Amino acid sequence: MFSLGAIKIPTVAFLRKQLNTTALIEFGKYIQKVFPAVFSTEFIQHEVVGEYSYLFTVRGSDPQLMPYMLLAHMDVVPASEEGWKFPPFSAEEDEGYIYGRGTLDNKNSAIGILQALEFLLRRNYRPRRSFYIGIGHDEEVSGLDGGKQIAMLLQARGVKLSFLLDEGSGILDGVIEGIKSPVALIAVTEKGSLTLNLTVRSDPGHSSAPPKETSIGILAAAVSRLEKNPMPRLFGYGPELMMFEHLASEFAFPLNIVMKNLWLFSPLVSRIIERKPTGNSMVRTTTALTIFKAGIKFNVIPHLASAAVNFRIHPAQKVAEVLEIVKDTIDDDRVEITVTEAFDPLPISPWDDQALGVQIFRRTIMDVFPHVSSIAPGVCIGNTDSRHFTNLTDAIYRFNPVVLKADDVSRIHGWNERISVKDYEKQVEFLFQLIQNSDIDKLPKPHLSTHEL
Ligand SMILES: CCCCCCCC/C=C\CCCCCCCC(=O)N[C@@H](Cc1ccc(O)cc1)C(=O)O
Ligand SMILES: [Zn+2]
Ligand SMILES: [Zn+2]
Repeated sequence: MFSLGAIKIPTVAFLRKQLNTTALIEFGKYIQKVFPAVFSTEFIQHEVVGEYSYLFTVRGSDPQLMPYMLLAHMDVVPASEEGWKFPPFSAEEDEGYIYGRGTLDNKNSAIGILQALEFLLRRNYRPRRSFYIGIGHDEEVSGLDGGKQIAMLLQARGVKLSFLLDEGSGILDGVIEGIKSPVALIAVTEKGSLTLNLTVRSDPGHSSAPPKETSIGILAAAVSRLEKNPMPRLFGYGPELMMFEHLASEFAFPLNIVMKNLWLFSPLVSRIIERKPTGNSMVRTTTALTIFKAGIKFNVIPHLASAAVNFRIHPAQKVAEVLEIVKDTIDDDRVEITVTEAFDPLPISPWDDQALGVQIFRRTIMDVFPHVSSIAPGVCIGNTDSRHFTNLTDAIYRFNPVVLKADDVSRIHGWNERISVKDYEKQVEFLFQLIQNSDIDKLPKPHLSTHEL
């Protein structure tokens, strides 16, 4: 059963350095209380990193096996009081669902990992393979003080990981148009990000004698040009090609043939999937106008107008290319462009018979979710703390073992975030199995499962 108390603690992250630190401290105390075995077992070391994040080192019995890592976070995005069926920090149960901010993102993983380990410890299980658990406290505001500090600490200790598992994708049921059965998408990369600040300055003055163009008008035209001219379609040039090829047989005729031949049909397919926001995010670098500020009084022409635009960069593109396109599209020297934050798409993790993590996830998914009909590599459309761990391993995977239906995706960061009691129990079962399945030292011989037939 979900530790409902965890949902009731409002560990909200507003901005970097604007965190509810009282709640973060309470969360730390809470996990110590509900997972006594995790905190008292002799072969598990726990450390507080960056003041509020937690790093657990679970020392396995066989030091020859390369360790792995499970990552999650305790902080949540803010939630408005209105718009929810139940208050976001009430952890109310209704018709088999627990409602609350963090039930999907990402207290389900933070608590689920510790719960699975607690169960194993109570059964006197001692893992053979060592592993680390990282529970970040500021993932929602970039992870620089939590996740990144954990990564730097491990790096300073010379740790190398065989694989790392974080949030960022899931088991999609009815989310991809044309696929009826649930499919597990394990993201092998995540999109890059570029945030720009656009500023226009013009002479202030009386609204009764306005100039032909104002700072507001110039800026509005610039951001409108960005919105009206989306970035080029790149569908088929990144790992989404692999994803759709893996999923091809899930589509009914004739779409299955189309998906198997994306070398020919990708222009057509991209025009279809770009119609929905999640599909669009697979096709291109997305453009989101997120902040617009100007003016102080109705009869004063403002001197300054500014806006923020956030681009999520397709795996086949780089920050520099996006910036060039932006400059060409705005094409107006009066608009000052400054970069607030920028990073390229993350490296693509291995997806083959030799990839230990993939084989372990595959086996565990088949054990725990037998109704899942395909397991495919995907792309995480947002960013996660895992991006800070690239110096520790090239095998970074983003997968939350939870079934997401079409309307669940918008609950993440939205209203009425919820998880069913059954789905949470499945998540714990997955983690419970995953830890045990990771104790193999050699990969099983590849074989064709019914999932691939
Ligand atoms: C063809 C259709 C395919 C549709 C695929 C849709 C899958 C949706 C499944 C799951 C939802 C994805 C959730 C992404 C997790 C993103 C986590 C997040 O919100 N991160 C923030 C904050 C952040 C974190 C770390 C950073 O380094 C930077 C920012 C974000 O803004 O990305
Ligand atoms: Zn998250
Ligand atoms: Zn989030």
